[in-house]
Amino acid sequence: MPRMPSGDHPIGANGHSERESSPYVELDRSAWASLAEEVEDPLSEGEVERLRGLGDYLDLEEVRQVYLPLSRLLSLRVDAAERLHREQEGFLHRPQPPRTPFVIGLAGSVAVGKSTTARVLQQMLAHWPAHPNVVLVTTDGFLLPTAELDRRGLLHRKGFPESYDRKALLRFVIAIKSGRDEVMAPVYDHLTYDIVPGEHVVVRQPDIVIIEGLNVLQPARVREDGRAGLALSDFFDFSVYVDAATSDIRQWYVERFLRLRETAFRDPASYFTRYAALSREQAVETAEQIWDSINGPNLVQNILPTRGRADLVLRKDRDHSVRYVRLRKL
Ligand SMILES: Nc1ncnc2c1ncn2[C@@H]1O[C@H](COP(=O)(O)OP(=O)(O)O)[C@@H](O)[C@H]1O
Ligand SMILES: CC(C)(COP(=O)(O)O)[C@@H](O)C(=O)NCCC(=O)O
Repeated sequence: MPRMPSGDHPIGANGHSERESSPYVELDRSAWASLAEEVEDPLSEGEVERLRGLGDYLDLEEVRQVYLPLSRLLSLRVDAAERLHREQEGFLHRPQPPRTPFVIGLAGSVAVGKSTTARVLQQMLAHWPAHPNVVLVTTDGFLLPTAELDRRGLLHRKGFPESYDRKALLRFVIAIKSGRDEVMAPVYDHLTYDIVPGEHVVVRQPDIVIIEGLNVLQPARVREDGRAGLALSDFFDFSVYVDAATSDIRQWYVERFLRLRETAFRDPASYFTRYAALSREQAVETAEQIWDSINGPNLVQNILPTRGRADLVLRKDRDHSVRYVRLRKL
């Protein structure tokens, strides 16, 4: 019996599903994973092991079967962009300035696994010789400082589009895609739950920039005069949306909160240090309350509606394994 991954169209014998009326092609897990056999793993065994050290639990088979083909696909797109750039510059009779960095937007809910995915991709992409300098930037650096959120009555809307300095974020991406040698981004500290005053990360001549955040696929804002401005994604060369059932993401959020209660919240400098003293039951209740009042509504109202704008959707199952990959047709 063919499986129906997204409702209405069967996956064929080769694991591909494609309807003429849809701009996407879907590959089920086995079809996607079989691509890994054709790709040489750029990471040594030790490096793959070390990927585990980057985050919490990471299934190394999953890294090989899912993230290796994804990094290869991205690498193909980077190479193709380089070729297109050369041809276009030749056509324009221009002096062939270097190509601007390839920018990948990585979107999805709080706790869906964006950071984990971004770090794995960064490591893998950096190993393909054509583009060794892969920089990862998270959009939390562009959140408004806590005092400003307070002033605007947005303390309980952290992560919503309006809680960011959207102009600064757009300027940052434009600077990257203008080919500037050095671009700076502000820094957010999860411990103090605030922007670090005066601190910046400096992005220097990257080959690839991964911009990871909840709202990176938000459409352009419509201004008062009725005209739409530019969207961040207008400057993306490729975008990925990490997707899962909302009930699973909520569960992952609660589990991560419980782990943080055992670790980071114990630090007296932590904004959430008061949560360290909660019983397990109280901690679950607190996490669920934060999810149900902030992160859940943000997912439904703002983030999920941007899924269709992504070039590629990674759909995860309850155990974090990727069930299918949906790719926009070229
Ligand atoms: N591929 C994966 N395998 C196992 N656990 C994962 C995977 N991706 C994410 N997680 C877990 O899910 C939780 C949320 O992931 P994280 O990357 O921190 O999410 P986000 O950056 O989207 O908030 C973390 O506890 C993380 O360990
Ligand atoms: C910092 C975040 C807004 C995510 O930022 P991003 O890097 O995706 O822009 C989010 O992780 C967060 O802290 N949300 C506030 C609600 C909460 O504490 O869960």
